[in-house]
Amino acid sequence: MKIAIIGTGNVGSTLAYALVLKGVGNHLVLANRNITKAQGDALDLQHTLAFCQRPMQIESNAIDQVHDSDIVVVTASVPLSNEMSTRLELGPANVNLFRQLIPTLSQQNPRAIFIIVTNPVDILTYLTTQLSGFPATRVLGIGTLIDSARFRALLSVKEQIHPDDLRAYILGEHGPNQFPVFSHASAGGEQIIDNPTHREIFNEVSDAGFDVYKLKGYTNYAIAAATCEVIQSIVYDDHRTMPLSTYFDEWQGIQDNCFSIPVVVGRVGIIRHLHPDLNPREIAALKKTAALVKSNLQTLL
Ligand SMILES: NC(=O)c1ccc[n+]([C@@H]2O[C@H](COP(=O)([O-])OP(=O)(O)OC[C@H]3O[C@@H](n4cnc5c(N)ncnc54)[C@H](O)[C@@H]3O)[C@@H](O)[C@H]2O)c1
Repeated sequence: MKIAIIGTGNVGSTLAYALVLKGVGNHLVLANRNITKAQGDALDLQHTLAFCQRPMQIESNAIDQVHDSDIVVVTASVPLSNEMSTRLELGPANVNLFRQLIPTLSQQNPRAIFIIVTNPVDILTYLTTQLSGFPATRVLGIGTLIDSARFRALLSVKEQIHPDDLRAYILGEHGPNQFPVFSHASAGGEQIIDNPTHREIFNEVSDAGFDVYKLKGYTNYAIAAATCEVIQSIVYDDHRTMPLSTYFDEWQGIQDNCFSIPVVVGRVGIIRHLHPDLNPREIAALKKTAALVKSNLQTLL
């Protein structure tokens, strides 16, 4: 299984390291605008293989030379500025970048499943679906998967339960208008109720990416682990359920939009959408996030 990572900055190179350590896929291609950085990462990772259980072909290439991949992960992005306060600020420049990159990448990797990490991820997942002409089942954005993982990590500390045993989704925009689905949040069959303590934890999660960003200037470990989880579910056809950003014609009464909803992921990409029965507060939040993403799509595209 050939996996190409487009953009080997903080996120791309950490993802490559995670894939190599876990032995996910057997052919890894690193591509970057600055090819020497991709070459350096590829060489370093080849040396890492001596400590890994599975063999892997690791190479570097120019972005426009990447071809016939099974999975293409896009992390290429204009630089994050110190003054950035919302992910949308990356929108205009990254929309231009994707308009340059995606037509060639999709033409040269016609069977690939695209995984979008670059922000603003909902807008760029929508744009990639449009530019590639691929079915929406083959264009996945790492939207609120990362927020849901942070939510479970913080809830785990409060509840003293392993995060993997917590069922708790955050859906909607990967940004300030995401919302928690408390009506279906549970551990061991017991509901994690919508109370002020759990709301407080959700509020912390909404800002968590920026908290890390303020401290070290970027985020890389959790996003790389989240992306690795999606790739594993594709490579091993795991049929894992997770919230991912995806274009949809209709979901829970919302039409023609792109943000995170719960989906099942396997070898073909998105196998199906799931439809939780949301309560009135969650339905209101869903409508708000949908209107906001739609308006951002109209402004940026
Ligand atoms: N979806 C999420 O949850 C999530 C989490 C973390 C980061 N991100 C996003 O991922 C992206 C990457 O973050 P990072 O910290 O790795 O950034 P980075 O600056 O370290 O890496 C960006 C990479 O893009 C490449 N690049 C820049 N301009 C380019 C161009 N014109 N053509 C081709 N390549 C180009 C750079 O060479 C670099 O390798 C950002 O948009 C960031 O906001 C998303």
